[in-house]
Amino acid sequence: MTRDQAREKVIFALDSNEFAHVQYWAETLSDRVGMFKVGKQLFTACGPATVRMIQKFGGEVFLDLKFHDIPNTVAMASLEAARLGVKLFNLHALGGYEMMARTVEALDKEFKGGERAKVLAVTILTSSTEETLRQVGIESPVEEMVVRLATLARKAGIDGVVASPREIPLIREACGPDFLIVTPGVRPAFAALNDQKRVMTPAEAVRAGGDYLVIGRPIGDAPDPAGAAEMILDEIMAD
Ligand SMILES: O=c1ccn([C@@H]2O[C@H](COP(=O)(O)O)[C@@H](O)[C@H]2O)c(=O)[nH]1
Repeated sequence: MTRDQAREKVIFALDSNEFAHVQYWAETLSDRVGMFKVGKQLFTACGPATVRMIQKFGGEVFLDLKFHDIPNTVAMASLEAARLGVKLFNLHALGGYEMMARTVEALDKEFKGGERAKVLAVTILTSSTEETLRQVGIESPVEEMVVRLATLARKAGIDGVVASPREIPLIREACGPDFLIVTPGVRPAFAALNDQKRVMTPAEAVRAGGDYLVIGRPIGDAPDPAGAAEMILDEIMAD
């Protein structure tokens, strides 16, 4: 794999509440990662201006707000996300079929078959374990739930899922080669696990067939974020 191909796969999670900090990351990392993820912390603190700032640097954005609400509310919020010109955004598959199908219908009506943001369904968070599921009354194993939610999302017309890299083979088998799989829960050997539970290394996640890897703290918390990003690219290329 070339360096550019490896770079395209990496999405850096801009998890901060400071616009200036994020601007610095966007400048120093834009030739080392393929996309920037704007999540709940940054969007709540600094708003859509962050998306525009990244776009001004020529960067592409994954808006990770994980919508989960009644179908109409999620469909309308999704339209606003897509109107920001982001490349990816997401909702929770646990919101159910109607919520996902209404969202896809609203997007298709607005963009009339033209290019639009891809919408991803979050399956089971990478910080969750079987115990987490039991606490909320779900007795099925994590892998079974992930495949069930991915299949439901695909049936509703969703473009892909967010899942742990560990579940990539099962999702591919159930949903086919064109269904996007975006994987947080990626930890290079040099980084701490933090609150992530279902993890793989960057090279393993790429080898398993992930389309994009979301990586935050292993880069952002490193003493030299640009150097950490380079080490991740080297690992992916060497595999
Ligand atoms: O299942 C999920 C869904 C989303 N995330 C998000 O990805 C990043 C991961 O950051 P790290 O610092 O690399 O752990 C973070 O913004 C999460 O909100 C996830 O981790 N798992």
